[in-house]
Amino acid sequence: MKIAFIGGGNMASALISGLAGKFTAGSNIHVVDPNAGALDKLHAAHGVTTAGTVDAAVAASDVVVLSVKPQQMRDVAASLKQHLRSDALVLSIAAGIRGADLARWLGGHAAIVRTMPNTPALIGRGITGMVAMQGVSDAQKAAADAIMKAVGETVWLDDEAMIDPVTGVSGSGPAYVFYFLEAMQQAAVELGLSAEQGRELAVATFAGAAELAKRSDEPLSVLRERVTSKGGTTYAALTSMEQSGVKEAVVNAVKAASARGRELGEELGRD
Ligand SMILES: NC(=O)C1=CN([C@@H]2O[C@H](COP(=O)(O)OP(=O)(O)OC[C@H]3O[C@@H](n4cnc5c(N)ncnc54)[C@H](O)[C@@H]3O)[C@@H](O)[C@H]2O)C=CC1
Ligand SMILES: O=C(O)[C@@H]1CCC=N1
Repeated sequence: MKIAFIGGGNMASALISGLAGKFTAGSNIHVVDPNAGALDKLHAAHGVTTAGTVDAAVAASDVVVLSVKPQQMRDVAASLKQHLRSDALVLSIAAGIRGADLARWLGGHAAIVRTMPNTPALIGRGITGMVAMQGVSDAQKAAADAIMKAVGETVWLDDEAMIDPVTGVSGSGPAYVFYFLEAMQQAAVELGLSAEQGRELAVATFAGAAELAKRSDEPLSVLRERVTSKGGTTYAALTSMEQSGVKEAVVNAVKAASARGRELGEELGRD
């Protein structure tokens, strides 16, 4: 399977790192990006072929992954249109951009799967929300699933509108985790531990707790309660969080990301 990426930035690099040499040879992956430095790095790391603009290698690809910023998608689609094989599967990873708009910009191309991956794909631990537009064959759907499963888990959605909530939870989610880790590290330092110790303790705690939750069937609240002795230290921390409105702030933040995804689609889809 020949896969072309249009856009070789952060998210594309994470996907390529997970795919090259595992799902397919690096030489089966072609990356188009005007940024020569980014292309050199990807070529050196994974042996992918590269180009500064859409070329014959894109036209020869079975799958074309659109991995530019949402704001660049319309122009990129216009430049891609005449090179795209009619039976090629287009995978969009862009936040917001609606399948119908993309299909129109691509001159009525039918086989489009919208996806929302996340950066832990870099280490094969991503999770991708996916929705197939009408016109995607079962074989293409299976190919899209296999590509994203090569870098983690996949969750298929029936309703395209649900890709915005997925963006809010898991697409943007790694940033919330890093933000929380930064806060835990800061607290560790303020309490006298070193920055390295704070990072090690916070990261191991997050990873361990997340893995515990993943392996457990119990409600998250039960896992939380098991750490929380009456009148103890965790209770003091959670009471402080409740008083500061941490849960509400997190819920609002995820909703803000989801709303921004919907808004981007509306904004950028307008003619
Ligand atoms: N970074 C993340 O965690 C996630 C990003 N996404 C989506 O992935 C897409 C890319 O985001 P990032 O990788 O973070 O951005 P980025 O800015 O790192 O990468 C975009 C790349 O596109 C290139 N580019 C610009 N114009 C181009 C053109 N005409 N043809 C080819 N390449 C061109 C840029 O040089 C850059 O390397 C966005 O649509 C975003 O919504 C989705 C899920 C997670
Ligand atoms: O911040 C963004 O818009 C992209 C989409 C999900 C993660 N990063």
